[in-house]
Parts: sequence; structure tokens; C-alpha cells
Amino acid sequence: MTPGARVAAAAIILDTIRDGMPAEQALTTWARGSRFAGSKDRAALRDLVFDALRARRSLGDGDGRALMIQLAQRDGGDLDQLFSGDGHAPAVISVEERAALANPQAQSPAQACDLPDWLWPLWEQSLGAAAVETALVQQRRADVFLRVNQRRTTVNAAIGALKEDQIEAAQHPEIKGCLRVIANPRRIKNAAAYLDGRVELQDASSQFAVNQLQLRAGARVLDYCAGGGGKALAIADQFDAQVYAHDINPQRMTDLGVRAARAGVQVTQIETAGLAQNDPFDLVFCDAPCSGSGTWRRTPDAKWRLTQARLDALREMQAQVIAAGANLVGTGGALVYATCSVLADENDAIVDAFCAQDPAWKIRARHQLLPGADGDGFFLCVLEKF
Ligand SMILES: C[S@@+](CC[C@H](N)C(=O)[O-])C[C@H]1O[C@@H](n2cnc3c(N)ncnc32)[C@H](O)[C@@H]1O
Repeated sequence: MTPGARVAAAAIILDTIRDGMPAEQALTTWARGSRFAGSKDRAALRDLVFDALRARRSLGDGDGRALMIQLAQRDGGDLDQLFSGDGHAPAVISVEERAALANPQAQSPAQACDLPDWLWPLWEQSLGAAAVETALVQQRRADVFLRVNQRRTTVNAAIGALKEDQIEAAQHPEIKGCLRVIANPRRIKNAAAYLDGRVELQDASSQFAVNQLQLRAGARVLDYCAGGGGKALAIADQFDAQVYAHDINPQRMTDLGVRAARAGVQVTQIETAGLAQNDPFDLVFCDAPCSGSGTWRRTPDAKWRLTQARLDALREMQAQVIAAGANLVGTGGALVYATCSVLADENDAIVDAFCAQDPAWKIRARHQLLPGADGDGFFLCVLEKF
């Protein structure tokens, strides 16, 4: 596909998303109906669609074509070449469209920062002086990070192995065992070092969270909201611990067995009904369901789908998760409450309310990481039971 044809296809996909289809589904549906598109075309289209979604409001919140025009202008694209009307390229930019480009409308802070109006006051309350910068950083793509599986290899050997598959990676400035992918991130899923478990895809902030844990040899650890098992795998790799994984929706853990075997670690899955026979644990890690507001660079669609009602429902789930996780911790043990959100309502408010109603728990450490060049937004609170 020519660059113009890709822009035309991205505009169509964005219109489908505007009509209510989730972004991933819209991309897959388009690809199924467009067998002529190769993997490079699909990847380029995904980038265009996600770039537009990240900055949908600041780009004018128009239809797919309007978004593509604004995006091309923002990123210094050659508008005449992209919108040439030739072949499958989109139609030439009209006089009205040129006038709109030449006279941009004034934008409110929420528009300029690409956040829904209802969320802006909460965002400012949570982030204070960092509110604007934290929003603006999520208008652009995030880097890809890898975790080096220490049981299988070393950082230098992993960098060398990735290079053999033309993937350039470098050690993260602060997080031990974390690599930033500098070139060819799309090759990772086919790279030998990934396929045989020497490296895992995991954001730097999640790796930071696991690195903060203190565990004695043989400790019994439960990843209570395991999902795909990213945290459980990292804990099993880094600590000499007995690691268990649970999720209210066990189907989410379907790939965990294969991933653990590939990484050379053991993670025992427990169903909800089996928790009572397996407690107490020395550490329960609650990676709670959340808005994902610290990871919206990777899932920009989620930013526009979040509503106050959904946030309220998430807060209820978070309060239930922290209380249920705490019940599984033995005396002298620790509880970790984590989210990939930057909203205080999902973080500080949840742990503070929990501690207020159960004074046996004290906060040992609390970190709020903001999305930036070195990783996603992430909240981590370590609580101890006295
Ligand atoms: C943020 S995701 C976990 C991501 C995962 N820890 C990882 O590193 O890939 C949250 C998970 O919590 C699970 N969940 C939601 N409510 C829960 C509950 N009450 N008890 C246990 N798990 C729950 C969801 O099914 C979801 O998989």
C-alpha cells in the first residue's frame, strides 16, 4: 500500500471506532476484509490509528479523514502527497479543510491534554503540577521494554541474542534486568530469545514494582489478580519463593503454564474455591483491575471509553480486592496493592480507606510512578500486618 492508501484505510478504521467498535476489533475486522495488506501495512496502519486515538481531542475530534489530516499536519507529513486523490490515496484537501488547518480553534486544558472533560478535575487533583505534562506525554508512543529472565540468561547475553534477530536493546537506566528496545520492536515475538523464554515483554514500571519486594527464601507468595501472570513470572524468576497465581477469571491465566515452562520457573495456579486451603501467604500481590490511566499510550481507546460510572465500579472492585487479598496474608506478612493508574481515587484513596478500617495494617512504602520516557504510570503500596 502507498502511504496515501494507508492514510485512507486508517481514516475508515477510525470511523468504525467512532461508531463504537473497540480499536483492536476495528483493526482486525479491516485486516480480514483487506487480504491485499501485508504485515508491514497492518503495522503502519495500527500506528496511524493509535497515533490519532492518543491525541483525538487535540487533533480536533473530527471524523477519520479530519483526524488523519490533522495528524499529518502535526507530524510534518507532506499533505499534498498523502492527500493526492491518486489511486487509493484520499481525496485532495478541500479549501474548507485548508482553512480549518490554517485557523486552529482555541482549546480548553482538557482538549489540549487529550482527556475527557469529566476526568480533567480528577486528573488535576491527582497530579497537581504534573497534570499537564503527564497528559501530554500520553499523546505519543511508548517504548517497548523487556525483562531479562535471570534464570535463563544475563543482560549482556540477552542483548547479544536479540541483536542476532536485528533487535537492538539497551539496559534501562535504573531498573536492573530491564531492557529498552531501541530498534525493531515488532520482531520480538518471533525472536529466538523471546520464543525460548530468555526475555519477556514487560513494562519497566511493572519490573520496578517487583524489584521493590523483599522476600525471604522459601516465602509463599500469591499473585492474587494474576491475569496473564506477568508479575507472578517476574517474582518466580527473581526470588527463591513458592509462587501461586489466582484470578477471579481463571481463563485469563490460560497461557501462564506455557510461559512459566518457557521461563524455567514454577507457578502454581489456584482457583478461587481453593484459596482457603492454601492460605496464609507471606506476601499477597494485588495487581488490581483499574482504569489503566498510566498506560493509555498503549491502549488509547481505553481513555475515551472510561466513564465516571466505570471508574466508580472499578473503585468498588479495588476495595474488594484489597480486603480479600489482606485476608489471605499471615501475621507478619505483607500485602501489595498495585494499579497501572495515576488517579488518586484508585490508589491512595483505596489504601487509606483500607488502613482506616483495619488498623492492623501499616503502610511500609508507597510509590507513584508517572508515565514518561522510562516506563508507564504505576502505583505500588506495600502494607504490613502487625
Ligand atoms: C491489572 S489486571 C492483572 C495484570 C497481571 N497481574 C499482569 O501482570 O499481567 C487485573 C486482573 O484482576 C482480575 N480481577 C478482577 N477482580 C478480581 C477479584 N475480585 N479477585 C481476583 N482477581 C480479580 C481481572 O480478571 C484481571 O485479570
